[in-house]
Amino acid sequence: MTSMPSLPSFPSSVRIVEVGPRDGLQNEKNVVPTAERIALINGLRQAGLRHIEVGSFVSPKWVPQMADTPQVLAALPPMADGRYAVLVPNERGMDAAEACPNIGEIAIFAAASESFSHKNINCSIAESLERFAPVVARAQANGWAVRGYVSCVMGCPYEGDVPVQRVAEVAAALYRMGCYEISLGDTVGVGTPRLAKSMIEAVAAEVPVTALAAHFHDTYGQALANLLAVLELGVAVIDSSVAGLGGCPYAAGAAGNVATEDVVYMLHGMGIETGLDLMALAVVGQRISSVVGRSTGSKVARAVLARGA
Ligand SMILES: CC(C)(COP(=O)([O-])OP(=O)([O-])OC[C@H]1O[C@@H](n2cnc3c(N)ncnc32)[C@H](O)[C@@H]1OP(=O)([O-])[O-])[C@@H](O)C(=O)NCCC(=O)NCCSC(=O)C[C@@](C)(O)CC(=O)[O-]
Repeated sequence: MTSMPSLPSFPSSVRIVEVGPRDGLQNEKNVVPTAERIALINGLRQAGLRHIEVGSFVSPKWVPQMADTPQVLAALPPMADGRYAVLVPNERGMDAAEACPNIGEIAIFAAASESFSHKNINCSIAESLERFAPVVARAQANGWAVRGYVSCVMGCPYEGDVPVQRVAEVAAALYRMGCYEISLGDTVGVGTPRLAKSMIEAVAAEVPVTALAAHFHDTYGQALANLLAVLELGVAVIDSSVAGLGGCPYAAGAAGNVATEDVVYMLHGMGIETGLDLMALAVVGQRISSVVGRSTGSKVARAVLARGA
């Protein structure tokens, strides 16, 4: 008699980290007006999001789209039951962040590929880790949570394949440095489910799986499949962008993050809680898509808006 394979188990709830206002808008050709970025964040909050990446303190010469992050933070209502997060690459960025209100979390961002590290932050992986150490110490002194990103976890736009062991090493270094959570970025969206699983297994040997987040871009349409694969391994934090906004300025051709609406539809359909209002998200996504001059990148949003329910 053949036995049936056991059914995978999934988390009962997932925390969504909304990265559209940062990861999404940093890649728009035209700088989105500050008032629209603020309206986007407020709309996301009203749709239930409690963990929103709102901007970055990087060089305005490199990423002009994020230059108004101080004005955005100053205009946001405090979020007592959640937090706004910003990217901070170095102490110069930390100086600017410390002058702003409303920050609950910073994210430092490294890569598993040397070439990408140079293109993105103009230094080697080892140098980036040295630069992050004082940034983490200052954030902790401020009482801010610190999240760590690893880019290129399933492939690099300049080097191609990236060994999963390399991803695990960089993730472990960020975790040891004091990051409470490591977000694993498939920056160019090239991964497929088996690779996603082996990448998570390699990282989980160094960092508890409960401290891992999946940050998958959808360039090749694989993001939902990859998310399903890593949910099976116990990953319960997903980064996504409303309307699938975004890309990476240093990864040509990279599409946006997986759309928040698509993730929420899949999770709710599987009985996994998110605390988010799908229709409200779709409306927010439609508005920001019209601001950036294109239609939403979320198939789910298109469907629910067409159905009007
Ligand atoms: C990292 C730096 C700043 C190094 O930039 P650099 O040019 O190497 O820095 P530097 O120390 O040589 O300084 C040069 C000039 O930049 C200024 N500067 C130096 N630092 C800052 C700062 N923080 N804010 C504002 N200005 C800064 C500094 O003051 C100086 O000004 P000058 O004297 O020439 O007038 C630069 O390379 C940069 O801004 N890169 C952009 C990084 C970025 O935002 N990338 C996109 C986000 S990462 C991502 O999207 C991936 C992720 C996280 O989503 C995960 C995934 O999907 O994989």
